[in-house]
Amino acid sequence: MNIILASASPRRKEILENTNMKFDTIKSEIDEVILEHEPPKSVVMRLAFEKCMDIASEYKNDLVIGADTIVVLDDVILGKPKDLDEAYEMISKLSGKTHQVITGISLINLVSNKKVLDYVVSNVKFKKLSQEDIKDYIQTNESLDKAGAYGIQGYGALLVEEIQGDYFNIVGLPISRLSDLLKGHFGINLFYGG
Ligand SMILES: Cc1cn([C@H]2C[C@H](O)[C@@H](COP(=O)(O)OP(=O)(O)OP(=O)(O)O)O2)c(=O)[nH]c1=O
Repeated sequence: MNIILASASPRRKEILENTNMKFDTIKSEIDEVILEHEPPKSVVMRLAFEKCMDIASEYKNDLVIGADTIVVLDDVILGKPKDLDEAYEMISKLSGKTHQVITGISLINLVSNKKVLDYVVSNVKFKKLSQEDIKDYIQTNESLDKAGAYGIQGYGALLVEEIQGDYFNIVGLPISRLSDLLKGHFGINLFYGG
């Protein structure tokens, strides 16, 4: 069974490449729409599932992995900022507070009709940031393709006071949970490259 990561995210690819598993990457073209009043956990699992199904419906024999990451501050979902002004606004809101980073994961193999959905939550506390700190961060240009307008794997690390939970979940792929799901549902052991 071939394995496909249904993602255009270079971070997700890199995290999975750190294991021995052989896989291909194919980008899903779904529209990532967030419905009004939809609970955050439902959002990430639904979007991960939609990305996964988009690819699985063409590659029915393969095992497809999809993921979706959002940032949640006081029950409000922050996706990717549309421009640098919105990025500035998002980082200002996150300053001095704790937010959740939630990643949904979906695993689908249509031939065996197996569909697995799960999510992982990490807590991230930001330092109290000055306007200058936020400006300095925005000019690094790493905000735009990231939920919550920051990347903890880059300069975003300098904004963080404390994290609770899986670091890799924040970067976009909770590899430890994914390993459990692959083993439990598909008999794939990442220690041995599948
Ligand atoms: C909070 C945070 C998010 N992110 C990224 C992870 C995700 O790539 C992105 C959230 O967008 P997603 O829509 O989850 O993923 P994507 O559009 O990058 O890739 P694809 O849908 O093709 O799989 O934010 C970081 O890289 N670092 C961080 O610290």
